[in-house]
Amino acid sequence: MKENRQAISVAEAQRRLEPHIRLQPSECLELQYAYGRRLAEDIAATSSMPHFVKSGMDGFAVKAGDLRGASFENPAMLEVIQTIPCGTVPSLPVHSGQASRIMTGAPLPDGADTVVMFEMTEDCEIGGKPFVAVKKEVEEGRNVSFVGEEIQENEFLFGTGQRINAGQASLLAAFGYDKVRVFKKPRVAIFSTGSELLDIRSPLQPGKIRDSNFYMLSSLVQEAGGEVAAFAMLPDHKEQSEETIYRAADTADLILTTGGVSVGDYDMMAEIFNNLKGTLLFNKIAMRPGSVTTAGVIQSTLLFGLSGNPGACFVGFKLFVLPALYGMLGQKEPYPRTFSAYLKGDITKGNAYTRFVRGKRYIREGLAFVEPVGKDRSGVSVSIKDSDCLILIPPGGRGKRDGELVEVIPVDNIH
Ligand SMILES: Nc1nc2c(c(=O)[nH]1)N[C@H]1C(S)=C(S)[C@@H](COP(=O)(O)OP(=O)(O)OC[C@H]3O[C@@H](n4cnc5c(N)ncnc54)[C@H](O)[C@@H]3O)O[C@H]1N2
Ligand code: MOO
Ligand SMILES: [Mg+2]
Repeated sequence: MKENRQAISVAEAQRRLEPHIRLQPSECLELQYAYGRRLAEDIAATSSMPHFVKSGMDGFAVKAGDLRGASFENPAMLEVIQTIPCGTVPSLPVHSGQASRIMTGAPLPDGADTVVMFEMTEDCEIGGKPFVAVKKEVEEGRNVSFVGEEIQENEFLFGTGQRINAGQASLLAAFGYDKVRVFKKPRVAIFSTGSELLDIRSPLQPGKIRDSNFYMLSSLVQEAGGEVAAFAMLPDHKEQSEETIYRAADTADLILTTGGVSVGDYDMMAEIFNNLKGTLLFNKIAMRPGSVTTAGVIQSTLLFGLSGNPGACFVGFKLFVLPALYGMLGQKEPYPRTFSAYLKGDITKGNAYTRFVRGKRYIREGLAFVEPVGKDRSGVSVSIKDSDCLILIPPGGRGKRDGELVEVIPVDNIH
């Protein structure tokens, strides 16, 4: 009987999912096409960075000792023996009383230990030879980058599961990783269920709505690093839908359905889960919205039955599907992390279940605040686009009041 479902906590539901989250197979990609993907290998530095002693400024490579006592009135006079452009190797060592013009990023010549910026010097000539007047003392090592200052050769850089963002791409390139091994995108099959659903191209008809959850879920899947491998709208017809869903398990890495998981007469997903040829993990969670979020496993493929109500579908995805996808992509701690913020306004509606209220976060005078975006009902779609976080309201009690600290989960729809 679907009415007798056992509600479990969010944490317990996540715990039950864990053993069924399997790592994706991997593939090799050119770094250029690997943005946003997750590494399927550990990466170490193939050399020290920098791998030669280099200048950090355009100026003169000198021995700091030669500048001792230098001042505006009494500058140190050094003979300029060479110019060192970037990408070359200096031909002469710098001896005491000498300097070399050097460009930012060029290798420091032997004997030099310091670079004086051009702005602190004046070019001159003594006996027909080029000299430089340095008008200030500079401490040894100034404007010089030493070998391994950033990273030592063989140092660990990134572990499996690390997302390749701009900073990672830069280092991978610097260390010559032209190709990287990344996890294959999870192939996700999405089925929208309900006889009220119209194709996006259809004009509205009485009693019917366009299927918007598919496009929401497809966006969320892609945002999470997956790809949509199959899609169908399924009418509330159990046998036919069951067959389509089971067939998807042959090819998809993850299956999502939306709608039909509650207790309505035509909620056929609930029926399918009740008689699942596989393992039912949970079918009721002590949370709002999304209390009817259901999950199971068929042929070792995770199957999520998300609510049809858009707000509940969204929360179910963020709390359970997203961590599953992240886990499949090797992320070590895939579950959403919370931060604390001061609540702006009251959320007084109590509930026996944990509530996840759509909110918008902002910083004021260095403090984090969060404000409900309003229109928070499970069936309301219009406020999802306005929210960038979920405000967690613990069960029981009297809700939370203006100025109280609340826990917040970022969901980043906007930024
Ligand atoms: N007697 C009870 N009724 C309901 C309960 C309950 O506990 N007892 N729970 C309510 C809650 S809370 C939720 S959430 C919904 C869950 O409903 P289902 O998951 O079974 O979804 P449906 O009945 O199929 O549809 C609900 C709602 O969402 C619209 N919908 C469905 N699919 C889509 C789609 N792809 N795109 C846009 N909108 C969609 C659908 O038309 C309905 O309006 O149950 C409550 N009822
Ligand atoms: O299960 Mo409903 O999604 O609580 O709003
Ligand atoms: Mg229903």
